[in-house]
Amino acid sequence: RSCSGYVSRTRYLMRLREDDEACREALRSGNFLLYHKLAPLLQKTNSGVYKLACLKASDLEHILEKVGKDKRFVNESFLLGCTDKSEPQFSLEVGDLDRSALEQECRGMFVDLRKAFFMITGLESALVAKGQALLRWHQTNGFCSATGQPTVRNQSGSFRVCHSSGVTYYPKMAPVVIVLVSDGSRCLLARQAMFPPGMYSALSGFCDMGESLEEALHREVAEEVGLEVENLQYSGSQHWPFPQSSFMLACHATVNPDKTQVNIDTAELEDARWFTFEEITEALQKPPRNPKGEPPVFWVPPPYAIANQLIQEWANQQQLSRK
Ligand SMILES: NC(=O)c1ccc[n+]([C@@H]2O[C@H](COP(=O)([O-])OP(=O)(O)OC[C@H]3O[C@@H](n4cnc5c(N)ncnc54)[C@H](O)[C@@H]3O)[C@@H](O)[C@H]2O)c1
Ligand SMILES: [Mg+2]
Repeated sequence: RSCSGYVSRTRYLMRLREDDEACREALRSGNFLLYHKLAPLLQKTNSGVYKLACLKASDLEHILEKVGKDKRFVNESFLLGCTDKSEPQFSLEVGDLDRSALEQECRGMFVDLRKAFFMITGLESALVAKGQALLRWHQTNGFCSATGQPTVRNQSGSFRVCHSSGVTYYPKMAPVVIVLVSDGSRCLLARQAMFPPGMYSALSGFCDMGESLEEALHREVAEEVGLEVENLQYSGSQHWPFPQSSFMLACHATVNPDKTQVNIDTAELEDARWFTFEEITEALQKPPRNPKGEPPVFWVPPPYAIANQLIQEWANQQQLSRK
């Protein structure tokens, strides 16, 4: 991407976040992601695959008119970002409108986000997750926690303010550490009882108040599997919409190969075990699975999850060291 293009888009978005009038104006040239009770709208393309629906302002107004809704309803959208061509992108919750009428008008369907993730591309999944997260935050932050009075959003939705207490609330994410532990030749994966059958993932946990990334990571591994890790290596981060907005911070870590005996916290984990390079490579080659009705063979989270990135990186590293 060209640097100046990126900077000018960023400055443009900054202005839209801060200037209500500019943001209302931008709605007119915007692209809209629709959600029905937080389920995003997907549309089937000519080639038969699903894509995230991005409606133009004029199309959205037309659709609203068809289902009997005033076009000023568009003002309830929240700003998400902008495309490479500086077209602003918004999310809009249409849960009060008739679902099947909308689906018909839009020639699409509202799909639960977890299912939608299996149907769309990686770039789209980050955008659709952000859109849902922002809607959810606004839906659950309508009142000031100090005074109980209603909070009022700015036009872009980048904050809500209580005029009675003067407190400004900003959308929140909860920091979560996720770590792939290696003993040099195997890696440690675990599953919670609520995971889809057969899926194992890297160890994870919410950061406690006041903790550093490193502290949270050491603590989570000790709590969940009774091991002490060393050689922490940062890999990357990701916003994760389930069950609410988490900010996933992903790392690699190692344990002493003589101290690999796991001692599982059964309240949190159903199982945790060491997997060989061969088991991991095989699992990575399987297509991402839609959990329902699948037989419980070992599989790993799909590419849109940062756990997959950690596992992939570990496998690449192993491959190099085995040459
Ligand atoms: N994207 C990925 O690849 C990936 C992989 C694994 C986990 N995750 C996500 O990481 C998150 C945390 O993982 P975990 O379940 O192992 O966490 P965890 O090990 O901290 O255990 C969850 C428990 O922590 C407590 N908790 C503390 N702070 C909390 C908070 N802010 N919100 C909710 N619960 C809180 C609750 O009692 C909850 O039951 C989950 O939301 C999960 O979806 C994402
Ligand atoms: Mg955990």
